[in-house]
This record gives sequence, structure tokens and C-alpha cells, in this order.
Amino acid sequence: MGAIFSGNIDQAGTAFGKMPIITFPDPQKVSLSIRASALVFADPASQALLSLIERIAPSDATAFIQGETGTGKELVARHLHDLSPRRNGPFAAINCGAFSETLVESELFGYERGAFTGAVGSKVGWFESANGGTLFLDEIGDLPLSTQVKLLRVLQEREIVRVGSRKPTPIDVRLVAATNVDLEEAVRAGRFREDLYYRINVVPIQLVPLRDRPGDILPLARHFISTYRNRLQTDEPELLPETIAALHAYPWPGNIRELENVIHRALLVCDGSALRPSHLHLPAIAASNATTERRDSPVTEFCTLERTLESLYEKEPEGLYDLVNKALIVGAYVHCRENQVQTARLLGISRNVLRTHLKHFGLID
Ligand SMILES: Nc1ncnc2c1ncn2[C@@H]1O[C@H](COP(=O)(O)OP(=O)(O)OP(=O)(O)O)[C@@H](O)[C@H]1O
Repeated sequence: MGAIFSGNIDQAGTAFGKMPIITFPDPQKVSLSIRASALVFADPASQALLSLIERIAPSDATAFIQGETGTGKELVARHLHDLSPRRNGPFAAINCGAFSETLVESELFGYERGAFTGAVGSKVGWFESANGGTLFLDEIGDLPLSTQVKLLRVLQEREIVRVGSRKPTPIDVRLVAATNVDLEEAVRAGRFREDLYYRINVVPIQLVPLRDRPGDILPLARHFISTYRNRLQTDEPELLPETIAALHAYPWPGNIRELENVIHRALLVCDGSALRPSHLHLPAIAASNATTERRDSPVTEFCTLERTLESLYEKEPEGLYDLVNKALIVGAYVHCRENQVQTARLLGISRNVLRTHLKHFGLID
């Protein structure tokens, strides 16, 4: 519960083996060439990330992955492991935020019989489980300060002491830590130890949100269509141009995980031959913008197109107008299941003006 063990500590090799990497410029080839466990790195930002991973994988340096939720932090950690000399050892992943303050220590370092009420036997912790391999600590910012002190000691001494024991056990683990919160801010606020922050931030890896790597959207969508189509045993539906436009217009606050869920759900509801924008059931764009970096945005709900754009335009640099214009129109169109009358009413524009925009975006003839 909470922790996921993503390898097999009893057998050599990782659970999934080495994942194939696809770095294709041509999204049309994607669905033909990738497997379910493949990583998609098509956008230039992702390809830069891939070469960084390849450069640092052979070393034992602690990697510190930062990125919004769903950007692929665990996948990158696993890939680092798969490319490292530790690839035949275990890969263990643990979400530090999933345990109570009292439990997290015994989960990480293990405990001896009688260490606390209910400890009827001894238990190996995640550090020992990952011995010879890689330990991925997700949401490291959630570790209580008392555990942070112990973790720092483990990283310095390269040995753990089980709860209820005094005997140190040497460990040989590469640590990969991740967070989706600003850990520097947590240091400033006194919630995270500065010495531990510097200890883990040896090789920083910043994952770019999906909205800032548009070149990944279509390849990822095709990848998930292929994955879920195989699982659902359905035919591969065609991705219509308007569906592709809708995928690009949406800001993906939940990043790749959200895209995966959207595609999975779309495949369940579509009739098999074509994936239409209405199958995506994307939330209203303005509402999702409110949960992303535009927290201070005046847009908190669907308001008229004119008012929304005017207030954003005052604040934002050039170019945003076109982007937001397109995002709002396509988002509203999808939201209204491609009903032009409803979409025009929602946006506060005439149907003719809406049709001009839709033609311009290639959504209607
Ligand atoms: N480059 C990629 N290619 C293919 N699938 C990906 C890629 N990146 C992420 N995914 C998929 O997206 C989903 C979310 O990825 P992952 O769990 O690694 O994100 P995360 O950043 O660790 O999320 P969280 O912050 O919530 O822990 C997973 O199903 C993963 O397989």
C-alpha cells in the first residue's frame, strides 16, 4: 500500500527489461513502431532529456528529478536504472508521501522484532530491498524532518540501521529522488533540510510539462492508442484532424498521465472507426488553465471569449492572443460536442464568426 515495488528482487533483471526508446520525427510511424512499455521522446525538449539521461546513467551520482505531476518522473528514473550498470539489480520505487510519519522510517530502513508495538518479526526496508540496484524516492519533499536527518546519514555513511537495532548494514544503492513541488521553497520555509537538498541535487533533471513539448502530444497519443487498443482488443481508430487539433489545444494540467487516461477513456467510448473530439471529453480549457501555471489568471470559469482574451492580452506578451484564442475556441467546441450554436453562445460570439475561426483552424470545411 503506497509503496510500489517495481522490480523483482528475487530474480536478476528488471521487471520490464530495457525499454525501447523511440526518437522519431515522423509521428505517422509511431503507432507502427513502438511497444507498450516504450518511452516516447519526440519533441526536441524530450530528446535533450534523453541525451542527458544517457550521459548520466552510467554514473552512480544521485539524480534529482523535478517536474509537474504526470510528467514521467518515475519512468525516467526507471530508464536511468535500465541504462546503468545496475540494470541487473533491483529497481524499487517508493512514494514518501504515502506513509505516515511513524511508518516511513521503518519502510525505508526496515525494523527488528520488538522495535515497536506490533513488530512481531523483523522486516527488510526499501534501502535493503534495492541493494545493488536503484531506489527511487518519489515525493521526497514529503519526508518528515526527523527522517530527513536519517536519510542524510545513510547517504553519507552508505549504511542503514534498522529501527530497533544498533547494527549498521552496508548498502550499495543508487538514489534517484523526485518531487513535483518547489523543494528550494521548502528549504526556505524550513520544511526541507538544506544539507539534504544539496546532497540529493547532484544531477538535476527538469521534466518539461506536456504543454511545453507539443511535439510529444501526437506521438504519445498514438502510443497510448496502440497500447490500449491491444489491451482492449479493439480495432485502431483513425485520429481525425479535428481530434488532433483538440489534443494540441488542450493545456494538459495532468500531463502525460492525463493524456493516457483521456485516450484510454476515448477508446472505450468510441465506435471503433474514428476517434472524434467528443470522445476525448476534455474539460473546459479555461477551467483547466486555472489549475496550471496560470493560477493568477483572471480566467476561473468559462466567460465570454472577448472578456477573457482582453484581460489576458493586457498581461501577456504577443503571440499569446492567438494561442489562447485557438485554445478557447477549440476547447469550447469540444466541450459542446461540436455543436456550433451552443459553442457560439458559450463564447459570446456569432455563429458566423465561430465558423470563420473553425475553418481557419481546419476543423470544418
Ligand atoms: N516519455 C514517455 N513515453 C511513454 N509514456 C510515458 C512517458 N512519460 C510518462 N509516460 C506514462 O505516463 C504516466 C505517468 O508517468 P509517471 O508515473 O512516470 O509520472 P510521474 O511524474 O512520476 O507522476 P507523479 O508526479 O504523479 O508521481 C505513466 O503511465 C507513464 O508510463
